[in-house]
Amino acid sequence: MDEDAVSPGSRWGGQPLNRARKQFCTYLCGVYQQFETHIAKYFPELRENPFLLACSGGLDSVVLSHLCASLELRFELAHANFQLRGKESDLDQEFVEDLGKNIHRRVHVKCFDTNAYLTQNKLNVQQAARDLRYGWFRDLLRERQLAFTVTAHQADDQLETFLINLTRGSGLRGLSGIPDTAPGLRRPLLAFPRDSIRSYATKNQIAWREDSSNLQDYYLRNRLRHRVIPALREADSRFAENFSRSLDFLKGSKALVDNHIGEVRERLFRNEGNLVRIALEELRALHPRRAYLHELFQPFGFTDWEALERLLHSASGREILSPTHGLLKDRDAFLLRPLGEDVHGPIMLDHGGAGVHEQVPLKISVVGEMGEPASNVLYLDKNALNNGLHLRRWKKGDYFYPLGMKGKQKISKYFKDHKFNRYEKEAQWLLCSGDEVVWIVGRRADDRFKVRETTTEILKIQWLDSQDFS
Ligand SMILES: Nc1ncnc2c1ncn2[C@@H]1O[C@H](COP(=O)(O)OP(=O)(O)OP(=O)(O)O)[C@@H](O)[C@H]1O
Repeated sequence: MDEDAVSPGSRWGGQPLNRARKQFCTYLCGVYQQFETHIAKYFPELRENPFLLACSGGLDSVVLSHLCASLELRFELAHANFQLRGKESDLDQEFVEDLGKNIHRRVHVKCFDTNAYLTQNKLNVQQAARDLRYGWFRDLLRERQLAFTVTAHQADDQLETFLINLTRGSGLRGLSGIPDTAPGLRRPLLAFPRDSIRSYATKNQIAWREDSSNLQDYYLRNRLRHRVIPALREADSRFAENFSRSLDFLKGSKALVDNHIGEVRERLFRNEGNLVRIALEELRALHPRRAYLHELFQPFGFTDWEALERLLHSASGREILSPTHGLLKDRDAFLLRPLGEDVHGPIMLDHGGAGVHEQVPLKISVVGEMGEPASNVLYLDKNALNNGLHLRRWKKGDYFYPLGMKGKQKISKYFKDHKFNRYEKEAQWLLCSGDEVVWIVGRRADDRFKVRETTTEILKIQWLDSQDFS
């Protein structure tokens, strides 16, 4: 009997899986046996937890689905229909739905308007499809209470990805391979070459969907797969083995770099609310500088190293953007912040003494007397409020009556006097009542609402995350 062959139809042909499995076990060996050992040794968590298997309908993910089903692992299938290849895309979806029925697994399907998404976000097709499917997988993990997403990347994907990155220009990160484990993600097929997966499928009469675009040399991946990799294999019969050894070395080096960079980041990056402050003096002292900048800022989506180096020496107030983050040059520091997460308010607050607010770390309570002063706490005269309380960000024209001073002051003047940079101004919460500013949160109170001798009810407002004002 052929190593990987099982009697056709016997495993999935309508009989109960456990009987099919017994029959199958008589033919154990080859890819199946290696996979079983591999899971037991490196991915025991896939035996212990239900997971989501990302299935495109292609060879690798179909074989992975069969292998996991025959090991009786608990999983559900997810298929993303990107609607990029007309009828072909719909046939892929139908194929995965049928596969689910055959192996008795639930199938989740979602159709995406990929073209609209990529235009909106200025992405290429691959990036857009990746974003969309991984976002959806994360939602599914939460909804279905599944522990991991499992994808069917295999050994040849490693080599192709390495060569793509080499061709396009890349550092250690892009050249040290696809990790088989990441938070919420497992790639248990990564050690298996495509040939062995294909021959397993053929011998077991497992059908899969061939993506017609895989045959065209329009994509770099396909050109490398069809022309470059065969030439490398021909140049040295031990190429595959040697490449795998190189990858191990590179992975080791990357782990070393990651450890070191983790320590540097710990030392240089200081969290301030949703901002990170990075002292320029320490950043400038790092050598080789570009390598450090690359390692420190690449995880935040920055790729233009020349612009980053220029920013080190540019005027305060200059900013560069990555797809996910902004980096602002302040006088003696870089400020890093995520894009697009900012809430501008107004956030209405219940000032009847309602406890901790849902959206912001703010606690409001009615108290008998004032406590120790602290920057994150405000005591105010409840009856001085003419309206309810809300939080909002600063806008041009705002003014307040600084506590202890006569007369009003523009908040922009307060910012200027206290050397606020643009990120700090934009992140500053104001506690307001109607049109009146009650508190520049964590900074300065307004005189009109202070507790006086005549005050009968004191409201205590506490910003719980005192680190925000450190
Ligand atoms: N449309 C999709 N729906 C669900 N998962 C997908 C989809 N496309 C890709 N994946 C997952 O991502 C992995 C890697 O993607 P890649 O584009 O290399 O796959 P593929 O060549 O289309 O299919 P396969 O890897 O199954 O042969 C797949 O093995 C699969 O686990």
